Amino acid sequence: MADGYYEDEAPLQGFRLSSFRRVLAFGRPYLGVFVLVIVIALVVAGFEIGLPLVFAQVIDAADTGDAERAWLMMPIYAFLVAVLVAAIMAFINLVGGVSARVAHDIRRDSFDRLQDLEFGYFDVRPTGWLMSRLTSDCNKIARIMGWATLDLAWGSATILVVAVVLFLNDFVLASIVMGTVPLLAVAGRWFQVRLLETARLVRKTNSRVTATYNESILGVRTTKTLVQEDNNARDFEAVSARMMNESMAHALYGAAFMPTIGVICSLGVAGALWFGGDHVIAGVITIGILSMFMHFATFLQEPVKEMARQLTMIQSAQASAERITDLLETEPKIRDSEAVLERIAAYGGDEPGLACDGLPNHIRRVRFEGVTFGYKPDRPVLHDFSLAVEPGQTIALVGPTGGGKSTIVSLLCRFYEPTHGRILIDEHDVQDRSLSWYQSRLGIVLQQPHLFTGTVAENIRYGRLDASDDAVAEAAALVRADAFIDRLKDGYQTQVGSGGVLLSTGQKQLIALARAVIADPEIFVMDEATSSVDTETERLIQDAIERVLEKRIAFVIAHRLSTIRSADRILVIQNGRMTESGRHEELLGQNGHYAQLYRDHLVSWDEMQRA
Ligand SMILES: Nc1ncnc2c1ncn2[C@@H]1O[C@H](COP(=O)(O)OP(=O)(O)OP(=O)(O)O)[C@@H](O)[C@H]1O
Repeated sequence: MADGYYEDEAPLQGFRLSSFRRVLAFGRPYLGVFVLVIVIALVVAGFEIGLPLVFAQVIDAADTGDAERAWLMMPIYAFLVAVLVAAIMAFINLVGGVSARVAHDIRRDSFDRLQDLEFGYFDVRPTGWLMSRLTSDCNKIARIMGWATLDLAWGSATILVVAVVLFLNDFVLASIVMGTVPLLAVAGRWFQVRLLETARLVRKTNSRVTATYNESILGVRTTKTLVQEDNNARDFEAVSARMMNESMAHALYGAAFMPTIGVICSLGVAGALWFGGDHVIAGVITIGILSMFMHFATFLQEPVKEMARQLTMIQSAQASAERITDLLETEPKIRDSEAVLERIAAYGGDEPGLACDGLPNHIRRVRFEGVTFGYKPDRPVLHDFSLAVEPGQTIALVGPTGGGKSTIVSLLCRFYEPTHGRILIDEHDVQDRSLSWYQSRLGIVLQQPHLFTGTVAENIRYGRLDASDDAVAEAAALVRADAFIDRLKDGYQTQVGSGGVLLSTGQKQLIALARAVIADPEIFVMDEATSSVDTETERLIQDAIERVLEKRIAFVIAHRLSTIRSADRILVIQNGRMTESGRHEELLGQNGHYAQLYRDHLVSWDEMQRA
């Protein structure tokens, strides 16, 4: 099994500038910094080339016994080095800063977009895939924007100025030395592509090795009881051997890269020496100039290698750029319509009794009107569902697994929108109301509630950010969570751990209940919210919930008889259809699916809990 982070590293594709159009826009606010980076890169290139020229002067001065000229070169050399040091420090600082800012901007926009997207978007994209967008893709693009700008500017300026200096001094020697540049470029590119591809393979297989370790450690009991050690060892041997081969291939390319570059450079040095000696003897050039040619013959590998590396990195980042563009350009399917936005803008007031969209700030009735829905529009999982509910009514949804209960509450919460039919809030289509207003009127407690890293109090307050400590304690007391919270080491200040791992499922459910209650919602949705607390606690919660629900609309997906029995209406949902509807006694009288469910499952479940 892979962790999903490296799985989608696409093979290198042909370069398309259009892939970068959207992400390049993130560099626009920092255009001034990029221009400065380019200027500094040119200065560095110029001054780096100045150094061998100074050496040439010193060698020639020594050759002709011109001590004054030799000494004169010292302050020039010191000046060049000082400027180079300052420029290198400046560009590292500038490029690091601009990369961090661009990464921040891309991350922020991607995160904002993720928050706006509807559930359907997340249904088809694994968490690992989305995490990669927010982390590695953002960083990759930002790093490349900074360093590629610098290295490409520096590299091309260096090669150009070296070429000019060499050709001005000796055409033949310059042709020999510069002739190695295309060879260096081809070799540099060839190796960089192979190194990148083999490094990716190693990372990908490494993630498999890690996952295999992880599985074998977590599943050690199951493995031993099923006597699967030999099979596991064989599987691990195969994946580990694969990683060994890929690592060796990577090491081989790495080992061959520098010697190959070295051989090409020495061709330039040898050519310069071969013809340069003659030219010195003939007085065409001095020894100092010959030494400069030899220096450049080896130095040129640096800009060529860097440029080849950056071009490969740009190419490898193309898929990241496309994925970020895809995320940023995905328009949320569920959001306020133009008409709602216009109404919100036109109203702009805060009269009591009116919501931000200028319509009533309360919910007196929810009505499903012939709602049909499919996660894929051509495959409906809910058919022609109609229902009207008023405050004070609790609807219990029961039925076989996969029947469509969660789908109904997801539609009620506007996590998805009906394929056909409407959901009405006081005679207004829910799609004509402000999405954020509507969802702020909902209190939702899921079977596996998610808690955020932080304290118990912070998690309860998440339901209403301005709630006082007293209000937090009140909400906890209402759902009977106060007893266990008081027993925790730091009470309300106890850390719950990532996702609430430091608490039991029942305790998480109680906190999630308090979090929902504190928001004072008008519609309450519970998906088997009390399935993991003990019977005594559940009875206490049940009392509390009944009080909480008194004046609210409630939808409960509950498997417990006690929860279902007290509902005002029980709906049996089978194969996406409401097949029975009524109070507990009425449904028992019908002797249909509910009566059977009651006999086969609900009674025994409750008895089991009481035992
Ligand atoms: N996110 C989704 N994407 C695609 N299909 C889904 C999705 N969620 C549910 N389904 C399908 O929709 C149908 C109804 O599922 P739903 O979760 O509403 O049933 P349920 O009655 O709540 O089941 P359970 O009691 O097991 O929770 C099932 O066939 C299920 O496979």
